[in-house]
Amino acid sequence: MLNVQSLSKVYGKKQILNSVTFTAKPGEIIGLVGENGAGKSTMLQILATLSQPTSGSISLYNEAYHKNKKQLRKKIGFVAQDIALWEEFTVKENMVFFEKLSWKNKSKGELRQLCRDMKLEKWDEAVKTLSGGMKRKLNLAISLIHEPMLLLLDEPTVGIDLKSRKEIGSYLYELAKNHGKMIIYTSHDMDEINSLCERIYCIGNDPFYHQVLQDYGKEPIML
Ligand SMILES: Nc1ncnc2c1ncn2[C@@H]1O[C@H](COP(=O)(O)OP(=O)(O)OP(=O)(O)O)[C@@H](O)[C@H]1O
Repeated sequence: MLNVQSLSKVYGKKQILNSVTFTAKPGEIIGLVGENGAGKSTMLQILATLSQPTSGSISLYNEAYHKNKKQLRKKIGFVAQDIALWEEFTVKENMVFFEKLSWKNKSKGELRQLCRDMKLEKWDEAVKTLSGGMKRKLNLAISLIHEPMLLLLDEPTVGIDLKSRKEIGSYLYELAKNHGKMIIYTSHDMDEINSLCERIYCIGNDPFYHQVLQDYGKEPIML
């Protein structure tokens, strides 16, 4: 269970998140939408323990964020908007490198299967030769190596082709439903977010998104 209570973030004089409260349960996929600059990435960075909230509290499975970040990080997977890979290394070398940094031992076969699950078949090819979408798939595969309970995905499918998006969507759905993962997902693609997420939160109290969510038959939850 993820419990976010009265979370606020201020940059200088600018209030980005204003007393945000929500919970997520195992098996849930939550969508985060909002206009550019609304604070979606800021929220995910805080949930990933990479940024400090100005006020408020967060706990994951009853562990408070301010107490033991190191332990908490083992339970969290984060795919940031920016791709972070070793360009000169092959897909395999990247997977092996990040496996060494993770807290789980994985065989090469398991690492390769993770790439296959993300529809990435370029095991022995250098990352610099991959397309943007393929690099995103590799980023996603890396985020899953340590089997996180909470998966935070910041626009993870930008540039990924439609067929792979659907397949990755099904894979994430299965991770949530059959393995009890909590997934928080940001995207500007409403169709994608609508098909994947049972609950959609909108950051920033923008009437446009209120209407969009209603048009999609979703209860507008404004954070
Ligand atoms: N380190 C920082 N210092 C100051 N302001 C920041 C910092 N990081 C983000 N911001 C500001 O916080 C606001 C929210 O940014 P954020 O990246 O969270 O928005 P977003 O909803 O993810 O946008 P997008 O849809 O464009 O990705 C923006 O106004 C941004 O300029």
